Amino acid sequence: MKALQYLNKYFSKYKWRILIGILITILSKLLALKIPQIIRDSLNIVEDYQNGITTDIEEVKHQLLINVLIIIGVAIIAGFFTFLMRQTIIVTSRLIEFDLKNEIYQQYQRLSLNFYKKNRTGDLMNRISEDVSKVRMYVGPAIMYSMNMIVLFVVGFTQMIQVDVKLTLYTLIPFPLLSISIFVLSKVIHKRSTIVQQYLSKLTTFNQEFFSGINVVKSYGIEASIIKGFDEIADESKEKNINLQKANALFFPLMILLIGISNLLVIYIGGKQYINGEIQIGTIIEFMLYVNILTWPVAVVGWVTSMVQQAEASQVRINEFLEQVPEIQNTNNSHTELKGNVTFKEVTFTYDDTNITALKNINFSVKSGETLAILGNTGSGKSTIIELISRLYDTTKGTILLDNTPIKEANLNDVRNQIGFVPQDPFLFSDTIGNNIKFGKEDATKEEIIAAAKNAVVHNNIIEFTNGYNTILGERGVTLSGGQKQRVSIARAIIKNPKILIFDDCLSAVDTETEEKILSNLEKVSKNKTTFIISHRVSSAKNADKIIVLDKGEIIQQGTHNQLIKEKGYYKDLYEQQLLEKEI
Ligand SMILES: Nc1ncnc2c1ncn2[C@@H]1O[C@H](COP(=O)(O)OP(=O)(O)OP(=O)(O)O)[C@@H](O)[C@H]1O
Repeated sequence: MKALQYLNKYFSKYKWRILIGILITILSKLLALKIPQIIRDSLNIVEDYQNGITTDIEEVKHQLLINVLIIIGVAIIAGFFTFLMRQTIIVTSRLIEFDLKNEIYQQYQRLSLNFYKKNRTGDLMNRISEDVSKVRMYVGPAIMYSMNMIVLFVVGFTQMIQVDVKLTLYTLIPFPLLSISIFVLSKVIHKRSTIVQQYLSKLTTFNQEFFSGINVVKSYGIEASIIKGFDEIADESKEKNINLQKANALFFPLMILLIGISNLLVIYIGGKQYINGEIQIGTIIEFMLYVNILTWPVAVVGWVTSMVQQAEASQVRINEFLEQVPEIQNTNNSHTELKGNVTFKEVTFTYDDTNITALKNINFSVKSGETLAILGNTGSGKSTIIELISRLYDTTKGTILLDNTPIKEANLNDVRNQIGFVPQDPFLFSDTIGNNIKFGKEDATKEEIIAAAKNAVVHNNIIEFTNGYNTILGERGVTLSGGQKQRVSIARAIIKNPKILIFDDCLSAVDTETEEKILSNLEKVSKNKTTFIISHRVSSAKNADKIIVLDKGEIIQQGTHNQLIKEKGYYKDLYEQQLLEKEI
């Protein structure tokens, strides 16, 4: 129960709703328990008449009519209160569910990139949906049913004892048995439904991968083996579901069996007492009604216990994420205005999950308005430099200065807001092309969107679509070609008009002619901006103010294009090789 204490703040937030809900629950159950008494009295009136104790038939009829009207009235009011009880307690549980989901979501937004690398997407989704649903069962139904159970049992038991102690004890004999067996059964059901859930997520993951990789599947013609793989998981999932249903199927028969035993005891013991003249017939019926009213709350004890245990396990998982401290923290709340000077001072960086030292003792400096091109073999550390400039990670050793301020001391949000980043693998949202560009500047006008698209040399492609800028892109922008996606992503960075522009190998999917056009446009738009261009092509780097060449995390060459083509090494080799390819 320790993990669930986390929810106390929500209970305190909604204390009035919960208190009113509890009060209404008590009232509704008090009323519901009046009905067996009125029925008992009515039957006793009839019995007394038959036995000649009362003789006035009109009086009997009158009494019965009054009792029937009271029963109807009480049932209507009890029903109304039950409705209010759900409206307060269950609605409160939905409000807490909403708050908790928001809290988790905000925490997800706060957590650093590393957190997302360490945890699987499915797990993140599960904790905010499945786990929160289980916790809701604790804050809503579990509390409601527990209140129900307590009120019904305390009041019902008191009423029964007052009528007949012996009959009460016999009637209640099967109840502990009922509660324990439902508890055991609930545990089995929980265990089996967890397995079913696991298979369900296996199936979902399998299908998600298959749909995302549909191109590969179709082009390799491996549909049959995919179907076989699906069949195997689906088959196992079916078995687990059948297992679960077997346990589920026992639930109601078990309850009916134990209710039946209680009723039999009432009839048998009550019948004997009736024959001995100890009780009237109305009492037997009254007790049978109590058995029916009390069965559900007693059965629910086991169910609620299992519900609380599941909620506890889910809350432990939720707390694990909620208690994580973001690795990258903002330490400065005052505004940081960037000029665009970037300096790396003896920067070393090791990815802590793989222990790969991606950068070793990196030193360079770029002034505001300058362009730095970064070249190097794959895995040499180019993207890592960019990730450090955006402060997606903090350096392991050394310092990054932004206009002479260590990056860790600058306002994190301001730094990121003043960086326009085009990643290697651009991501487009399932939205219109226009909105995907506008993502870089929410209040951008149509003219600004078009200007950015023109600079990214994608405008002509967009207007060819029937809906132009209003063309909706599918999941991950599948309707666009790789090069078009890259250029929409470039337009998104340009429209932001940031102080620092970063292009991470984002011209790889466009032909050299388009690349030339984009680069010449960029030269215009990036006049007062610091620009980082990562590339494998000399053509992207040649006009840069500075070029650095990385190898295994170290700078092996630096200078301008003219300097580097004269120097023996990686850059000259690459230049000659690409020159040759162009000529061919
Ligand atoms: N998130 C990560 N976690 C662990 N290791 C990583 C991570 N990202 C990159 N690395 C490792 O760090 C090294 C440098 O990677 P980086 O992506 O910076 O290279 P790159 O020069 O940009 O390569 P490419 O040209 O292929 O994009 C590689 O060995 C890579 O495996």
